[in-house]
Amino acid sequence: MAALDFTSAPIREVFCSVQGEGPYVGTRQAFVRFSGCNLNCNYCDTDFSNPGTCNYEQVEGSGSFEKIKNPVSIGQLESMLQPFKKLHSISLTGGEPLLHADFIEKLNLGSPLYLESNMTLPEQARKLTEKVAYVSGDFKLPESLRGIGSEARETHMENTVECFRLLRKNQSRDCFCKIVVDSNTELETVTPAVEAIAPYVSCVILQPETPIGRDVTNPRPSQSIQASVQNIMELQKSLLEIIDTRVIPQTHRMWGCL
Ligand SMILES: C[S@@+](CC[C@H](N)C(=O)[O-])C[C@H]1O[C@@H](n2cnc3c(N)ncnc32)[C@H](O)[C@@H]1O
Ligand SMILES: Nc1nc2[nH]cc(C(=O)O)c2c(=O)[nH]1
Ligand code: SF4
Ligand SMILES: [Mg+2]
Repeated sequence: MAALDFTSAPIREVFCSVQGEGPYVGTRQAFVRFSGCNLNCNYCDTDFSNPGTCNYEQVEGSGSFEKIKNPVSIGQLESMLQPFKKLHSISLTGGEPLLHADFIEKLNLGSPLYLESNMTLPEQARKLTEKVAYVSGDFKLPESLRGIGSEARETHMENTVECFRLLRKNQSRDCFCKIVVDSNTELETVTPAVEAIAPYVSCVILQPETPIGRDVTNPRPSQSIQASVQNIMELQKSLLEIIDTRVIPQTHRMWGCL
């Protein structure tokens, strides 16, 4: 068995695109999507499996992918990101990038790192407190998590708050929180979650759930679980009493970029 020296990691895909979510929407980024996740969200739109190779789109927007054998080494990843210029930052996403914190800790990529995380692994988050310049942290509401028992809910909430505390905004880092909202999202669950993380973040983004399968070629999925405009507006109105709260849908799903 290979030694766990964390100089390589399973990566699902590497591409250059435009950030489609949250307050940095529109900025140019390279995306590194790690394989594997510790959660199973009922709305997840992403294939984070490891098919043995990493899909690498060397020419942005081309839709043409080279297959790179997994795991990918630090040196290989650095070369793969070379063609991409004038980047705002490098998005580390997944799956769950914190599962690969030891690998990320060793990266030297020359652009600021933008962590896209489910914020449930505090021991892993602790390893990156000096490493990441942007933290886009989800607060996963327990009702969105498949297979979570009632006893695990409290630990889940505690772990999430601890991740936000560890990776909080400071002079050299922005940290914000995204909450995916569907028709079952209730103010009673969201309010205590937002109150707990408010000291650590610059703003909260309510991200309406995009039905899985909705894209430019399939704009009307049969089953919609989207929250109504009225419900989202009520949620925002109430959360604005606590913190700057914005409603931003996923924009990349509208125009079809990766
Ligand atoms: C695929 S996840 C990967 C990073 C990390 N595992 C997480 O969940 O934050 C990236 C972002 O997509 C969001 N997302 C996934 N499926 C979605 C959907 N159907 N509608 C809206 N946002 C979604 C997640 O909530 C998260 O903010
Ligand atoms: N364009 C674009 N923006 C994104 N923001 C977060 C993403 C993710 O999957 O983590 C994502 C993504 O997959 N594509
Ligand atoms: S944590 Fe992120 S990648 Fe994992 S299942 Fe949830 S949305 Fe998908
Ligand atoms: Mg995505």
